[in-house]
Amino acid sequence: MTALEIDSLSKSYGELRALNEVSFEVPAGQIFGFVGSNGAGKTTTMRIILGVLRSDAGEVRWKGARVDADVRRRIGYMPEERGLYPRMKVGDQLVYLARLHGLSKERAVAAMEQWTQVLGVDERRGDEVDKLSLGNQQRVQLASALVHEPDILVLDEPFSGLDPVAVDVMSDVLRSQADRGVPVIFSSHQLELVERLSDRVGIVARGSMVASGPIDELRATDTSQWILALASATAPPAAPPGVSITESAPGRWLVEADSAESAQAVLASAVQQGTVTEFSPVRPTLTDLFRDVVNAPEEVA
Ligand SMILES: Nc1ncnc2c1ncn2[C@@H]1O[C@H](COP(=O)(O)OP(=O)(O)OP(=O)(O)O)[C@@H](O)[C@H]1O
Repeated sequence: MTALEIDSLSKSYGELRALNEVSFEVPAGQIFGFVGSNGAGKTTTMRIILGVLRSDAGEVRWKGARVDADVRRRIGYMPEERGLYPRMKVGDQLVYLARLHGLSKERAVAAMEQWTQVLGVDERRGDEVDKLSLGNQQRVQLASALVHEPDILVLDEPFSGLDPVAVDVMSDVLRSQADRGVPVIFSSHQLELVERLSDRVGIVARGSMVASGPIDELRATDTSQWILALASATAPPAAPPGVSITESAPGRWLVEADSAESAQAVLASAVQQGTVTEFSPVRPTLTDLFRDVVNAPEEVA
């Protein structure tokens, strides 16, 4: 299978069980958004994938085989504690890192030029990293994860502290990497961004994966609420038994129904009355799902 598979990872730090049989998979070409409260276990999981930390149990597989040192050299990693040499020039540093991963001098220079340009830091190639603003250091950090043409991308909070333009640039880069077949994992606390960008999402709470899968599937719960909008903002249809209809904005009503059939009956009456411009189920956002699972009482073992 062409996927990065995280299979039943467990890890304790002394008495603290930081990960408890965490499993998920990221198919090649997809973006996986990894979310969870502070201390939930995201960084620990990512460090185990990269091999800078050993798990107590479980394994990580790429294309069906256990990830070894060769595969790990092909991972592009953006650590949470940023890892650039502060006194080295941006361009020299990126070429050096690309060469460490085995690129020839020419390819390393070409990759450095390409990524500094794409990420908007080409004019800073001759500057030492610690002379850059934090956002620009972050762009260079992403460039350092990309210069060696990785097969897998693992990015720990790549969006934190970025301005909206940089968020767009970084989002485009992640999407284009996925489009060339790379599985991309990133963690973030910006849930709207995660919802927008990810193909799949995993929510980790207290070291356990509490929900994971394609974002549309996670949001597709049985709903009891629908939005009804009419072209001419007249009165909505009368509510049949078991249904309440309340105006949420001019021309828009929230329909709460005890069954899908009674909601459909409201729609049928609305169509007879005028032009319906929208009738859609109200789905929970990722933020709603996150609050539900993170606030859920801890399971008793
Ligand atoms: N080296 C360590 N020694 C002891 N405990 C650790 C160590 N690293 C992490 N922990 C603990 O393991 C748990 C998981 O931490 P981790 O950094 O993986 O969480 P996270 O989800 O990345 O959090 P955040 O969103 O705050 O970055 C936390 O309780 C943390 O305090």
